[in-house]
Amino acid sequence: MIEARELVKKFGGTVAVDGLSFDVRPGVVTGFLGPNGAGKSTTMRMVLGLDRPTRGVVTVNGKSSVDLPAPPQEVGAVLDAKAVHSGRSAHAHLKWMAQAGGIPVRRVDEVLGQVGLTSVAGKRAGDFSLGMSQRLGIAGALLGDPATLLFDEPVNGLDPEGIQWIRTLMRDLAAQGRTVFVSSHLMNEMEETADHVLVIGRGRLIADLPITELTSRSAHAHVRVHAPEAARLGGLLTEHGGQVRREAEGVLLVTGLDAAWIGDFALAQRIAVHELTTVRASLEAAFLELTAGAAQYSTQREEIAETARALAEEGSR
Ligand SMILES: Nc1ncnc2c1ncn2[C@@H]1O[C@H](COP(=O)(O)OP(=O)(O)OP(=O)(O)O)[C@@H](O)[C@H]1O
Repeated sequence: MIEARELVKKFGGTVAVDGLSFDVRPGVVTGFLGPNGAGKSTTMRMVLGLDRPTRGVVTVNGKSSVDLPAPPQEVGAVLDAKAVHSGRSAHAHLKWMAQAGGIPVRRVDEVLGQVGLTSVAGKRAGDFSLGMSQRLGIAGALLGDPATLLFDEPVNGLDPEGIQWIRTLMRDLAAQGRTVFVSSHLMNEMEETADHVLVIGRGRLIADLPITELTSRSAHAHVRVHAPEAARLGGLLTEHGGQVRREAEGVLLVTGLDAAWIGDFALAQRIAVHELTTVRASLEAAFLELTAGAAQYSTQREEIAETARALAEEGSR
């Protein structure tokens, strides 16, 4: 569990983090989303005790890491995969980390196996590809078997197989009951990975909610209904409060009524339905919509709009 309260970090005149309060809970993957420069890395460094907050507090499992960086048995982190580069072999690098952290050296072989690097354990870490370096960084984070794990932009520059591997690993770690906090500047990436998302812009919290809430509550979420008698069903659904669009011959897109209700209703009316699919909004669409109607966030309207624009632009690249 990570708890941040009114965290502020200034670098000279730059306010990198501006009053952030949030909880990151165990058992789920929490995404930390914001455009480049929003303050994600700085926040993660404060969680780890590598940067001292200008104001505010942050604790990991109830302990403050302000004066003493969190030990590897409590928190593991991959901040920069390339930082691992060294003339040492992967095995020697991890052994050195284990000895420095007071971790039994037998853990080295265990984590090398866990990240799939056993066969290259004797190779120089400096010669590793980005994907292998990323795995080695993760092995280092897992070494102390910590309950809390932080990943800063873990999929940057990885191939699809590497991305899939990291996603599965993060989900597995969360399923084991660990706290998994992962940053990204890509909306779509978070949609595939996170259960819960914190969105920041210019160092301030913009949204803190389950991903499903963001997507399924969006007006873009709809139910796709394939029915031979689409015209008759569409008319009846409209009468019952649905907004109905015709997508193709026999296919309706319905908002405002959920799939279960439509199915029951069609049955009661003795109208055959061949397909009934809930189509969730993309995270990006839902977030842009949240932005557009964000009356409750009126003081932050500018940050929200800017963040949504930046995230949408990054996502479409
Ligand atoms: N050590 C530092 N000295 C001065 N300014 C800094 C320092 N670290 C971060 N900043 C500034 O703080 C702001 C937030 O940066 P941060 O790296 O935390 O953002 P980010 O969301 O992680 O973005 P990115 O994905 O680009 O790393 C930026 O304006 C950055 O230039």
